[in-house]
Amino acid sequence: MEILSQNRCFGGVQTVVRHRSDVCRCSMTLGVFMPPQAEERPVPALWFLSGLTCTHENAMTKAGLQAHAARHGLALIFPDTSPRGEGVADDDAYDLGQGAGFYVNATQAPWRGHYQMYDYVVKELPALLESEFALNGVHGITGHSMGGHGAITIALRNPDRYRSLSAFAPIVNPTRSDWGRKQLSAYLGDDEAQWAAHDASLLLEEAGWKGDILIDQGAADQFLDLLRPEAMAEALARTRQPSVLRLQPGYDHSYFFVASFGEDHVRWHAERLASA
Ligand SMILES: N[C@@H](CCC(=O)N[C@@H](CS)C(=O)NCC(=O)O)C(=O)O
Repeated sequence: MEILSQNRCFGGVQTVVRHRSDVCRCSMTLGVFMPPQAEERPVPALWFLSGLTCTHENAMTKAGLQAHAARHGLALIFPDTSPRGEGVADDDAYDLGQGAGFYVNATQAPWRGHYQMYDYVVKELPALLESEFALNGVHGITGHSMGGHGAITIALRNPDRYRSLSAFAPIVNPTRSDWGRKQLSAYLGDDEAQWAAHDASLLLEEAGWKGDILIDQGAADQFLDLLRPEAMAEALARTRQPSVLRLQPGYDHSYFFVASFGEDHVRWHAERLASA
């Protein structure tokens, strides 16, 4: 693991590291923020999965989460959104290929050789980071847009691994959206039965979530028709899932929206992760 940069930040340290990923079979870059409390004891980790077109850097530099994480003693993990590199398959569209891994394990050519983002986030990266940073093995997960989709689907499928869950403007019904159908068909193939395990609304109806869920959604989000928050609202109501789903008036899809509600989300996770 190679340290690319290290900056003092709100009394903690923001590090960017590069490492060789065995599951994605390429070099991967990510951000890790360690709060000041980590100098005294291992701390819980909050994962932030980012959206389409993002690298590890967007949320790390634009969401302003470090100030809140430093106050609550949480580490922040900012993974990349896909494998990258010259030898890695890509597409001209911004919403497929590099920058758009959708947090699934691709089974189809030409993607399957590198696009294993589900295993990367759920298995490879936690093991690596727990051996390299002062983490206590307690994890919460959140994310924005495609990353909100990743956060909800990954948590619902791994309830023993994640203790707390939230999302910002998540893609919640990809099997019924152009932000989903195209990518799930490319990465997983045309058998739609394989897609359901990566659809937050369908998964919620099937598996539920052991705790409560916080979701913020801008009511003026330019991508509302693709995100389909109404599908999640229906699933939450039908399953009587403890949750807070807020439609925030006037807010769009940008990181200005994420930054505006970041404090609430970090507190939400801190309250649930501290009781470990
Ligand atoms: N570029 C796309 C939208 C991409 C987009 O909005 N990506 C969101 C996540 S889905 C994002 O976080 N972009 C990077 C940023 O704002 O820093 C378009 O114009 O249709």
